[in-house]
Amino acid sequence: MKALVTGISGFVGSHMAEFLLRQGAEVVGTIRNRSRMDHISHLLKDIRLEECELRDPFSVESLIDRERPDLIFHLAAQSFVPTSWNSPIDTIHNNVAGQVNLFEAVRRFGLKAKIQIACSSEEYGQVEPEETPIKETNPLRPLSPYAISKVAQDYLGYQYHRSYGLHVVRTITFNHTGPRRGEQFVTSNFAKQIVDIEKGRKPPVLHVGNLQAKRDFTDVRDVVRGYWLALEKGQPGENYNIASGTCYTIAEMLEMLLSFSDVRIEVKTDPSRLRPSDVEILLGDSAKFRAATGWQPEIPFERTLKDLLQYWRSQP
Ligand SMILES: Nc1nc2c(ncn2[C@@H]2O[C@H](COP(=O)(O)OP(=O)(O)O[C@H]3O[C@H](CO)[C@@H](O)[C@H](O)[C@@H]3O)[C@@H](O)[C@H]2O)c(=O)[nH]1
Repeated sequence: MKALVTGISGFVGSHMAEFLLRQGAEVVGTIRNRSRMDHISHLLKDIRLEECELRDPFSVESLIDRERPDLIFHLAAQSFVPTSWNSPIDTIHNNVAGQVNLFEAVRRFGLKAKIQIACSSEEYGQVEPEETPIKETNPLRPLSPYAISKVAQDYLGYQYHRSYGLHVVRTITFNHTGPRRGEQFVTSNFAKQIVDIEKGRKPPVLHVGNLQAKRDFTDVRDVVRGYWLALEKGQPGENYNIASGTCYTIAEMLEMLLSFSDVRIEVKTDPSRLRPSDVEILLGDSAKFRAATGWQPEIPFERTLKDLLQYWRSQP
């Protein structure tokens, strides 16, 4: 069983690779020449890396022709919401063109590969409290260029399945975190600031943005198991929420992180961290996915946050 992971050097990609190796899969991953390798350096003897620019159809076609994978986990993306306001065209082009190139290559070579695509709960966007927990049938009211790019990826998955019979499973993942989470994302950003304060690298002031937003967090290690199950048991063309079913305000998440540290810290709002529009609440209903695959999250949020703090404490 050969599995191709796009974006293998990223946060989720590295955990996906570890999970696939434990399943005994042959793992091939795409990187770009500017990809950081620190998340996968411990895996290099067990995986194969292929340089591929997903925006370039020639690059993708030759990769797919050469590798002919059985499973594709399409995780490569511009995944940080604020970046999408600074460079909306780049985010949309990167995320949408990359996926179209992948689908077209699979289609043209007549591959029977099963493809998981990483859609996002950001697609739901403006959600009213009475519309939670969010089901796959909720309306999509995207609030950022990033969310738009994910809506397009999501519906392209549907369309390529209907038009050409591609085996695409659309996973709509709510927030996820854990060791190696990029430091711009909120859980990791706060954890790193706490560790920097613990180590005396920064004054005891923690900078924050909107603490009122509510998010539904799942551990990345539970998420990648979900992606595997999505291809094992999910129906092609279908979309599935992957979520814990519990949400916290960002303030509550911060309190939890602070409770795992001994240092005294002042919390200060940094206006540059506020967004032009922020999704107020994401609380997911993953009953459809659980019924189809038997998936359920196993790692409690407290442990995820402790492991994340530990990750930053172990960094040089
Ligand atoms: N990044 C960041 N966010 C902050 C901060 N302070 C408060 N927040 C709030 O924390 C929430 C989470 O922000 P992020 O961690 O940046 O994640 P996201 O925008 O919810 O997007 C993540 O989840 C999506 C799924 O819902 C993913 O699709 C996306 O790629 C990303 O992982 C947002 O409401 C944001 O305004 C801060 O200092 N930094």
